[in-house]
Amino acid sequence: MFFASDNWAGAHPAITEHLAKEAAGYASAYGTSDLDKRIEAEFNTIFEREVAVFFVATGTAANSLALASVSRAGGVTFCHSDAHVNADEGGAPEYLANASRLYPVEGPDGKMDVGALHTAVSRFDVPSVHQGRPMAITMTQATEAGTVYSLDEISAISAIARAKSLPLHMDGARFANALVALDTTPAEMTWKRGVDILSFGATKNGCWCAEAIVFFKPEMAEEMPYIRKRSAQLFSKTRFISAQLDAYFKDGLWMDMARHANTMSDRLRTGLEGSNKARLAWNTSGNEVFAILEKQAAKAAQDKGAKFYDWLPPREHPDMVGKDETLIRLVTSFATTEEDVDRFLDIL
Ligand SMILES: Cc1ncc(COP(=O)(O)O)c(C=O)c1O
Ligand SMILES: C[C@H](O)[C@H](N)C(=O)O
Repeated sequence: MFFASDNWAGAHPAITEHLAKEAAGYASAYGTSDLDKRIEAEFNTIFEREVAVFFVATGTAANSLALASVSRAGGVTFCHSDAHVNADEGGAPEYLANASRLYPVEGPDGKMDVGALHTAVSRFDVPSVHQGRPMAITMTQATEAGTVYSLDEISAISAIARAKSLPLHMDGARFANALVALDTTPAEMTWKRGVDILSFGATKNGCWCAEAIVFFKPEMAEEMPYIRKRSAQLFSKTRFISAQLDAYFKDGLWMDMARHANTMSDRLRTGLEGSNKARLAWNTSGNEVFAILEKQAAKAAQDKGAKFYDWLPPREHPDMVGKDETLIRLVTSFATTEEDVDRFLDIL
């Protein structure tokens, strides 16, 4: 019953087997092998347009270097207050994006309120060296709250980015889970809705260490080779990322894994709704579930081996958890089984 994070899940056997196979023999290094080039080209097919792709080690690196590629002196990036870049990356985005700053924007269910975002960006309409200047907007899809922006919500955010001449970045650490939740395509959920740069996450969805920065306008990526090298994110043996992604995309494995993870979360959501010792804290649609349990029930689950994180209530609902209750996050993955879910629910 491992629900702490999809980061706890290992790598899918098909990915480890392919990695082992591609590890044999020699291949040119630093992203120049045939396999590297084939997988980069695969991204053009997946996104239905020519893109520029840069493999990096972590989601934090993907986010930070994506913002570094559009950084400017006095730059300010607008994000949700609970965005990973703001809450969980230890200052990496600010540090790697040349001391640019993050400007938190509030909104329910982990999603920036469009009106609040417009108000925030508009505060910078009058140039001021003192307060700095806008440089980007970043959104997380699926969000840190387990929700997803609808296609129209993405369009509404990109409309602000366009109106303010700002690039729009998407943190896609759980990109595949969001695609499944919306039942849409990679192109429809990104560039067709005005997204300029994507952190394409695969690590949490069955890979060992495979993240990519995807530029939908390749001309925006001119600085990225130098930014990546300067940040020590250019793998000498890049084929070890390419090999993972090769297996990841083969026969749609990536979508199958995300679909399974989301289905296991659906099973959790249904079971929690039927429990008299727990309730859903808010509705989610990806592979993350947030539940409020009686403290005794949470302890009983942990005593029987369940692993999950306690979670802070959202700013807009600070009092949603009763004194004898606890809010927890449950994350499912490709490795989660129906038995894992049912054993957890049986405890409640
Ligand atoms: C939404 C989101 N973005 C980015 C990251 C960063 O990934 P990493 O921990 O690999 O740096 C995470 C981590 O799980 C995440 O949940
Ligand atoms: C929250 C933590 O940093 C990690 N992104 C996770 O989702 O488990």
